[in-house]
Amino acid sequence: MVDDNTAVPPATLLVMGCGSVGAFLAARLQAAGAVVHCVGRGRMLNALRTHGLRATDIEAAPVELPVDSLHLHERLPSGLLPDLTLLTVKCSGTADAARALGQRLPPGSPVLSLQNGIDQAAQAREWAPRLDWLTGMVPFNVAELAPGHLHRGTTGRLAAEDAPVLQRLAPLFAHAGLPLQRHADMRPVQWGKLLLNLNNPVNALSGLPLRAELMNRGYRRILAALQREALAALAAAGIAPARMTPLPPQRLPAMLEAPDWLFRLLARRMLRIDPQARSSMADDLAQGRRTEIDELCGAVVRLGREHGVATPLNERMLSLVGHWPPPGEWPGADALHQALHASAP
Ligand SMILES: NC(=O)C1=CN([C@@H]2O[C@H](COP(=O)(O)OP(=O)(O)OC[C@H]3O[C@@H](n4cnc5c(N)ncnc54)[C@H](OP(=O)(O)O)[C@@H]3O)[C@@H](O)[C@H]2O)C=CC1
Ligand SMILES: CC(C)(CO)C(=O)C(=O)O
Repeated sequence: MVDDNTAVPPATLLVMGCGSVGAFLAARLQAAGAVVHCVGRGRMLNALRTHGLRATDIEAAPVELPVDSLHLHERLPSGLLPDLTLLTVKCSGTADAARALGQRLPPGSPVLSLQNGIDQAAQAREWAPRLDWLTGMVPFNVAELAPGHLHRGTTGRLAAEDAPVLQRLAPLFAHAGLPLQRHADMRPVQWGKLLLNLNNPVNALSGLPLRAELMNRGYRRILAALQREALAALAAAGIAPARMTPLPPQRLPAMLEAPDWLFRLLARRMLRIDPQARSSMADDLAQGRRTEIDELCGAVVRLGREHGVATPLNERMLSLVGHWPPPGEWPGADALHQALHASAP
């Protein structure tokens, strides 16, 4: 792991997929001195064109960028030569975005995938093999609080695989309040993050903000059970997931199962969550978009199958998301527990 904090280099960046994460990062990086081009679409692009870009933070000063300071595009413009592209589309958009980047960027251009899941950079490489695909990870939550207003509601440091371009740009990210932890091998980091992301479907099906959901022992027990299956599959595969919280990954399920008073004590740092923050999957369900359940629970199921470990609850979660009562009718943690166990294959 390497950190930098020296002079900020001049840089042109491209954000491919200007949604919650993309717009938040764009705001902070532009405020730190980079020229940032954003490719987006639909609602978010209209919001930015109308209101400008506002990024607020659980721990840093807000950034306000007026409309005329933004470089917004509906399509990837030709002739752009970014020092680095950030891929921040949902996993369902990886193929289209990678194809577009492959058509417009010069061979060898570095693209950092900041998506959840395990293999988005590898998938993107299949569509655009001549680009230099890098794996990254966003540990914190970003929510859209109002049109054009993105808010980071939890803490944590960006991580990425070590590469010369990221060494050069590390001071920019540090200056933007987004220090980059660089790793020789991102796989343990991605699996460490995925263990936490198993909460995404639980959160989405709870209908609650993250903090309220995590303060409910019933939901925590469900998350713990999903994590136990993933940890068994990881152990069988010989993968040691990286530590993303003060506790080692193997001890997370027991902590989650603790009574509320003890959990509150043990998870003090984990619970530094803005009361409004929700998982990115809750946003997907709310907006009727395809979720990333296959990239999360599906990845656990596939790993389990490869190594002979049963993962029935993750498998059941794959089909429950999408077949759960609509928002406003969520039946609570006990019903979710029963639904997961009743017909676990
Ligand atoms: N939100 C969060 O707190 C976190 C998210 N992540 C991960 O980061 C990734 C991005 O998440 P998030 O920012 O929430 O996602 P969003 O859906 O908010 O943002 C993605 C944006 O990209 C747009 N888009 C998709 N394809 C294209 C394209 N080809 N050209 C232009 N724009 C495109 C989408 O438009 P449209 O909506 O029309 O499809 C959307 O506005 C996901 O993998 C997520 O799991 C990781 C950590 C935290
Ligand atoms: C930050 C976290 C774990 C929860 O918000 C996330 O990755 C997501 O929402 O997708």
